[in-house]
Amino acid sequence: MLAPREQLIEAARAMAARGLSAGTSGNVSLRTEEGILITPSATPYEALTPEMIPLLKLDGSYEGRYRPSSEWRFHLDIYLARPEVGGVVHHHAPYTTALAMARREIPACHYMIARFGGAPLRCAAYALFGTAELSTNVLKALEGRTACLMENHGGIATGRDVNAALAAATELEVLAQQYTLSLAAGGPVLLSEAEIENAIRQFATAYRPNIAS
Ligand SMILES: C[C@H](O)[C@@H](O)[C@@H](O)C(=O)COP(=O)(O)O
Repeated sequence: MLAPREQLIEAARAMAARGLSAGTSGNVSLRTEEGILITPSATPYEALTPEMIPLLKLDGSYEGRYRPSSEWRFHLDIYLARPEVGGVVHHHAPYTTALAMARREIPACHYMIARFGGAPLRCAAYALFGTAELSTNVLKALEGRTACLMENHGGIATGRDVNAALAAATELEVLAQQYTLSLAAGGPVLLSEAEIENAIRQFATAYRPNIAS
């Protein structure tokens, strides 16, 4: 089992390796008993070492030599509002960001949207990066959901831990890609609310991984 700072670095590098974020775009965090470990701002993921990871306190202050991600506010606000969340991933992945640029939410186009708590996956109203206003808009878009898009920006996914958040961020990009392709194929036929509810129930009762992640 990796130490939390190593887990964070591994998740951030995996995000980049999966093509979910180019350069230093995106950020990753995880919850610990002492506070929130979050990737430092504008720092290449391959250069990260455990000592470079700041510890963000619940009052917004931080410990460490490196400044936390410019998006620390929405990471912190998500943890404060959602006690079940243990990891948050924000990315500028191509299809997620293309939909966010078009200011489109993702509707009930595939039952896998049930994995995020239901449909639609909303697109948070635009606000400047790094602001409290963006954080407010993100929390609103995340109501009842584990992921959302952000207008003219990118996507956010949450999970019980950082690996679950990374898996959700990857699934978000896949769903965004499938939805975009279906638009080009004539547009998706949307599932009903009842069909999405059934899928949520099926995931909760009849779908279990064989191997614990
Ligand atoms: C300006 C940044 O790209 C910002 O938009 C942020 O969302 C991002 O993706 C990376 O910022 P940090 O390096 O500060 O985490």
